[in-house]
Amino acid sequence: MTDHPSSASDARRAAVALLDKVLGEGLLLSECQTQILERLEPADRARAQRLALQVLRALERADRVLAKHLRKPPALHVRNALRLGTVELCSGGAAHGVVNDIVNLVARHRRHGQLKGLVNAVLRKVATEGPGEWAKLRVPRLPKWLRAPLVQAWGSDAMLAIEAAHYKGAPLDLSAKPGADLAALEGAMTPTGSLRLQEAGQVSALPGYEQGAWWVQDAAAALPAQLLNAARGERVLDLCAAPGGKTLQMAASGAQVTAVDISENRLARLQENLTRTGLSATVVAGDVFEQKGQYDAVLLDAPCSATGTIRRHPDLPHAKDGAGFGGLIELQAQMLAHAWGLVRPGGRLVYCTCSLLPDEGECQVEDMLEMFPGARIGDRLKSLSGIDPSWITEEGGLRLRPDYWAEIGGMDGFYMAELVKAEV
Ligand SMILES: C[S@@+](CC[C@H](N)C(=O)[O-])C[C@H]1O[C@@H](n2cnc3c(N)ncnc32)[C@H](O)[C@@H]1O
Repeated sequence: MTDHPSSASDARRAAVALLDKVLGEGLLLSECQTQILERLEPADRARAQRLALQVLRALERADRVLAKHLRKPPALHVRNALRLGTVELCSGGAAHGVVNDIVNLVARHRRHGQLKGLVNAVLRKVATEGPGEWAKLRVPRLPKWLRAPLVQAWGSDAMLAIEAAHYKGAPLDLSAKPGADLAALEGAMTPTGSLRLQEAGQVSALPGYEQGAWWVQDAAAALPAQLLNAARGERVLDLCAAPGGKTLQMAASGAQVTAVDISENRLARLQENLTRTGLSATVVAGDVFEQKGQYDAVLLDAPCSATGTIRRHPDLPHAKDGAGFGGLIELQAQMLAHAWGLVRPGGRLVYCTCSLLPDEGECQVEDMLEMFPGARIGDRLKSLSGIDPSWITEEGGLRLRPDYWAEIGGMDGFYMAELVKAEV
């Protein structure tokens, strides 16, 4: 691809700024990208994001290649510029353009400008030796703080397969309105009924976007609403609903959905999604713990570590260190207990999290079944199509991992369970 030179440089500069925030300040891309990318043209914005994601996925490999050419690691900003250059050069980037741009980027830096000679020398070596070494390097591993509990939960072989899935990234999955014509989209149906596009490009330019025929939702994330199976006319409470993928699914099935979330910003996206798709739900800005009443069905998609989404969010393991996870686990247990009180006798609740940690999934449901004798696991899971029986857990939930469906592009890590309340 040929670019206007300044446009490629702007994207690279922004990508390094994003890396500085994630790797230096522990921010997630979602917490810093609006500010850094706002002045870029849409195409450069997309390119900067793509580059930052590519570097974060390949960070360990880039550092291994660079270690051979550096006596000691330079300041973080320079290291991030070198990492970007290395990843681009080792994935087929044209040496001249990449090296020039990265050298200029460092040269213009107030404090690190004097390191431009070093950057030039290192990247020229990487340009000749790096691409050959790259493919021989191991698939990047998760940092220890996250790897250790995941190895304990799923074993070493599964861990390697999960890391391979993280490194590959994710295809684009769509959930469609019933009866929507998807023929113009070049995709294939997953076994569970999502439409999967391997090379999607700009989402808003895809056929059917304007008409609201579909919405973006990972195939795994589409399963909790399938498990709840809301029927036309049922009163359904969607707790922690924004940006609303599951709300849309349940509204599309004709249920009367009340969608609750504490974040006004995220609810604005939910409202946009409802408007674009022409679906309706009652939208409530509020806290789970303030909700009252009795519903036929409740879906609780609790806030969690989001460790199941690393394929699409490779910033997470680098920005976080697990410090807040204990508080999240406590919050999930409290939310689950409150949500259970909102289910009418004979009604049902689906609990789910996009986490790979059993403490946020299997363990929550085991504790819940012990604490509430009127709760039992429902039967619906057995009739969902495309589910491998080995994904069903001891307590009766569904465990999904990024290494499942490896041959068609994986899926997000997720946990979900259907709990049915006894009639009184
Ligand atoms: C996993 S996300 C939900 C994703 C959503 N269900 C979907 O399918 O698009 C978790 C959500 O919980 C919300 N949240 C966190 N604490 C909350 C609380 N105390 N009350 C209500 N919502 C809360 C967050 O704002 C966030 O949108």
